[in-house]
Amino acid sequence: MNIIEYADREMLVMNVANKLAGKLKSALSGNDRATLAVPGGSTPGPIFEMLSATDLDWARVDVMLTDERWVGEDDERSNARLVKEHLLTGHAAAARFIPFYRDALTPAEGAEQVAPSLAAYMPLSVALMGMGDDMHTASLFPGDPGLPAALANDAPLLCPVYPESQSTPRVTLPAHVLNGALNKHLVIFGSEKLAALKRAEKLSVKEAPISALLDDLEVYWAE
Ligand SMILES: O=C1O[C@H](COP(=O)(O)O)[C@@H](O)[C@H](O)[C@H]1O
Repeated sequence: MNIIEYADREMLVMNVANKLAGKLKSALSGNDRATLAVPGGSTPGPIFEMLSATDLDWARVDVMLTDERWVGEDDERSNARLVKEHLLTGHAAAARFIPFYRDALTPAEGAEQVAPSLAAYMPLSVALMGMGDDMHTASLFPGDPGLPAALANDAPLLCPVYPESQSTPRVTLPAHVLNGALNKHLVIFGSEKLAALKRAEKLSVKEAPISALLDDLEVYWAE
């Protein structure tokens, strides 16, 4: 992995949004469409807002999440809600969003229904990921009984997980899909996360799921 440190969060947000836009533009220059996978959580909102103001051919961009909490968009925990409010606005309103949540289905049923349709969007052109203090990324959580299945190379393109540490079950892109992205980026804020990321290099994937994704990973950090 390559860690790029920024003087402050504003600088990071501006630079990362520009970088992602550049990667999307070059993906679109050689292909009809490009796929962008983005995280949920508390970190990416400002990057989404900056990116949404970028003038690129968003009508040819497919946007999906790296993972989703199994709740409807009326719930504040919904990652789809975050993306719709902060990314799919301005120029980026023209992008196509691929939702994972299916009302009235369980996460396992929903993942089984959605997974085959995701093949049309592979490989991801650009994957932006976040990471928790516990070294989870997407919804690959340490110690989760569903983790080994989501780490398998033959995992379906969307996996249900039921992390005990979380308030909702979730679905997640598996490690092989994230690793298959043509560009892999991780954004983290704060010293604790930076220390956790460095610790992850020496830990097992079960203890630190982010460690499954470190090859060719561009990491952006600011305090
Ligand atoms: O639950 C989640 O957590 C991670 C990290 O979120 P953050 O709030 O610490 O930025 C996020 O990347 C993932 O997509 C999300 O569902």
